[in-house]
Amino acid sequence: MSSPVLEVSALTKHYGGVHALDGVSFSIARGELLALIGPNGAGKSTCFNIVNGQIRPDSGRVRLAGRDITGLAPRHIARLGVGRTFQVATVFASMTVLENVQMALIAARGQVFGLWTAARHRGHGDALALLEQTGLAAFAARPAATLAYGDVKRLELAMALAGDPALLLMDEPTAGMSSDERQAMIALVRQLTRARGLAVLFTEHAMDVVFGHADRVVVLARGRLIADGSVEAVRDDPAVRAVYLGGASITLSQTP
Ligand SMILES: Nc1ncnc2c1ncn2[C@@H]1O[C@H](COP(=O)(O)OP(=O)(O)OP(=O)(O)O)[C@@H](O)[C@H]1O
Repeated sequence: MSSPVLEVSALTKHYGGVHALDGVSFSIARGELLALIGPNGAGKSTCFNIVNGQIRPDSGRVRLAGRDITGLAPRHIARLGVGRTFQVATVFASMTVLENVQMALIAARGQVFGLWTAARHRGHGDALALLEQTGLAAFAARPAATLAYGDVKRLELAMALAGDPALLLMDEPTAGMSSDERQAMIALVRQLTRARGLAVLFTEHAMDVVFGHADRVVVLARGRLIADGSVEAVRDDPAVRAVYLGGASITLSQTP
């Protein structure tokens, strides 16, 4: 296994008496798709927000490719190679699909232009390549507003990749999708993870997505890490069943 892209160690964050995170440690390697799961309030968002700099931990460290990035500003962390997609996709509805990716490339490269007309020829080839990789090339000239929901999420992924991140944080990448869309989206993410040598950390409530596609699963409950292992190991872990599922006999199946 190569050296970790992301390493979080002993992360702790309290809000008054609430232990949002309590000594959480895990790491992600290049080319690895890691699911971060847990019941509501387990600490998943807090963990994401600490990694990308929106929240400072009370204690613990975050390292990106060995470099300590704990407490750096989100912009700085983004520049160092941490991308993020959100549960609610954020694209410019009135721009074309291609223009959205061009804008993301321009923003990622820190280029500033007074006029969009000057910018619109920039990054054309790179933007098209990203659309090819995310299966959106045929929609390049369409306004983003006309895309189906699943394609908007692909566009958001293409825009996140414009920053050429080493680590991509994905907040419920398949939220709001049909079962088929979910499978197609996570299969795409998995393929890009491998092809680009990305490290991807994603939160997800859809268990078919997690157990069908993740390389590894980290489980939080009430701020504590209760399991970190393969899909099979986590699915069969009594602590996961007891705490994460509240003891209910739910089938953590690999298929929807
Ligand atoms: N700004 C805050 N102030 C007070 N408490 C907070 C704050 N942010 C989070 N918490 C608490 O910390 C705990 C962890 O919250 P967090 O949002 O990280 O969980 P989560 O696993 O992302 O939950 P969900 O799946 O519902 O999004 C919860 O008990 C939450 O109420």
